[in-house]
Amino acid sequence: MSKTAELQAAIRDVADFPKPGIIFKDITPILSDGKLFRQAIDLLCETAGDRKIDKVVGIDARGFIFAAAVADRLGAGFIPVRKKGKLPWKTHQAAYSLEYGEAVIELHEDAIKPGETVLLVDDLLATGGTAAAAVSLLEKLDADLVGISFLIELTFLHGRDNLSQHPIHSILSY
Ligand SMILES: O=P(O)(O)OC[C@H]1O[C@H](OP(=O)(O)OP(=O)(O)O)[C@H](O)[C@@H]1O
Ligand SMILES: Nc1ncnc2[nH]cnc12
Repeated sequence: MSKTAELQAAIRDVADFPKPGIIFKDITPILSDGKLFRQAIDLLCETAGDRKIDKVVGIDARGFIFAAAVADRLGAGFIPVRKKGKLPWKTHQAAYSLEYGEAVIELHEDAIKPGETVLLVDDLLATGGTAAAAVSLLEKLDADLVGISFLIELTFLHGRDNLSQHPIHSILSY
């Protein structure tokens, strides 16, 4: 089996979570398997290509798991985009809708210097609402967004259309 097929086989579909009608992609079987977790990080790191990445940005909460590991591997800093009310310093905020709700995310105003190269990493692209909100925060800091990388993309929700001005990579597609 290929690396991606092994990862895909491990993902568990949970019907009607967290709301009726949603089929939730449960990544915990990947996280709990040392070989699969490393494969996922390997493949996400490859999406950076040859670019030197200054900062890897991860989105609260599942995004942190992958983004922090990618940052360590690339020798980059890690920057958290957090749900509202969790970051202690001055922040920029963005409200957004996602597949099963709405929320507000925040980024520290001084998290990234203008022109620093950034790779945005999250576990899953659904409608793209979350990632688009994160991109709007990075634009406020004049970050050089090199790419947006996801472990999973739900292509039938067309989230890419919300992010079309940046290179998008996904490892597994549904
Ligand atoms: O493309 P979208 O429709 O915006 O959905 C994708 C987002 O939804 C999930 O986050 P969630 O808000 O459930 O947070 P969690 O990581 O804390 O579970 C997932 O981790 C993405 O960030
Ligand atoms: N279907 C889904 N499964 C897991 N995480 C998600 N985030 C948004 N939609 C999701």
